[in-house]
Amino acid sequence: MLLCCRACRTMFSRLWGRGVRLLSAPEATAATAFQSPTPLPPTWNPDNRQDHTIPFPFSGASGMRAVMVEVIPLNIRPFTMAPWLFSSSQPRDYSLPNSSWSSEMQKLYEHYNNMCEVDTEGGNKVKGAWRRLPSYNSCLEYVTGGQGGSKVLQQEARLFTRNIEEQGAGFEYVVFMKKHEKTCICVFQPGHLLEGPPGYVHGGAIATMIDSVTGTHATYLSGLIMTANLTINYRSPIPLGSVVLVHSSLDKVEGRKAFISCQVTSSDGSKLHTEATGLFLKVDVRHLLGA
Ligand SMILES: CCCCCCCCCCCCCC(=O)SCCNC(=O)CCNC(=O)[C@H](O)C(C)(C)COP(=O)(O)OP(=O)(O)OC[C@H]1O[C@@H](n2cnc3c(N)ncnc32)[C@H](O)[C@@H]1OP(=O)(O)O
Repeated sequence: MLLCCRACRTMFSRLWGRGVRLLSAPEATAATAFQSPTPLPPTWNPDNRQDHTIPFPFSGASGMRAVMVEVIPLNIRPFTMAPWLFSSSQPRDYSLPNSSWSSEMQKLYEHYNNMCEVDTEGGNKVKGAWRRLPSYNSCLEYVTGGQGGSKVLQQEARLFTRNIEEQGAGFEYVVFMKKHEKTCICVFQPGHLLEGPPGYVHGGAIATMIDSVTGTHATYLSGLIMTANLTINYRSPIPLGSVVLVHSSLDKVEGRKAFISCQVTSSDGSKLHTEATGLFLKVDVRHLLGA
């Protein structure tokens, strides 16, 4: 990475002190070859941080004040990559239980969580068919472009579904993904700020959840995606404060396209609330930059 502008320097300053360290001069020499002098940890997650090394030589020869930084690729996927790298404080994982969750929501959470892969004390993983997807209110402070063309880090940007601070008032949800990434399930408890018809959830809020769950699913499948098409049929209203399941399943992948189906049902699966199909297109990051 060439630290050539304010945005780059801001990003690097946020990396500093967060599992990143400067190298000694001999170590830094290795950076000119753009190679990692220290082995990567086998896995990484925000709850179990380990030091990562970023070579940091100054490019003094040219007299430029720019700095070359090699960012070591982490063994994780885009968008789960490390929200804390871009954030000024330890992020909250919104997909963990909080006091606003009803006993039914908690029970369903435990049901799926008990089927997830877990780390044992010996460092081994116990196999489970599911994994819980963490969820942050700022998965990246996106570098934006488009018509506005500001192309700066939008530090104030927040994920739409995670920007209501009052617990239980908005979108309370947790997404689990089944191994092999063909299926996701979301346990969703819509709060009182999502009202549409009296006592029921707004259709736009339902669409938001469908887009979020299927979009997250597509992101895990394909990396950076955009929703190209979402077709929704509302079959029966969803009471505010109830707990519903959002089922997302991959129909097919054709090149850059992922076709995903979705059903929103009551928590016992007996009642169909909403059906949807979505088309997600894998995009290059330059698409978001408006290039
Ligand atoms: C890791 C987990 C963490 C997750 C964190 C995030 C959580 C939250 C997740 C929230 C997620 C929220 C996510 C959001 O909310 S994303 C926000 C809502 N979506 C948008 O704003 C997208 C706006 N549209 C575009 O940017 C472009 O049009 C896209 C990128 C979609 C395509 O432009 P691009 O220039 O790239 O492609 P192309 O035009 O050459 O077309 C290529 C092919 O695709 C076919 N096609 C295109 N459009 C449609 C269509 N509408 N129906 C049917 N087909 C369509 C087309 O015919 C062609 O087919 P073929 O001729 O090749 O066969």
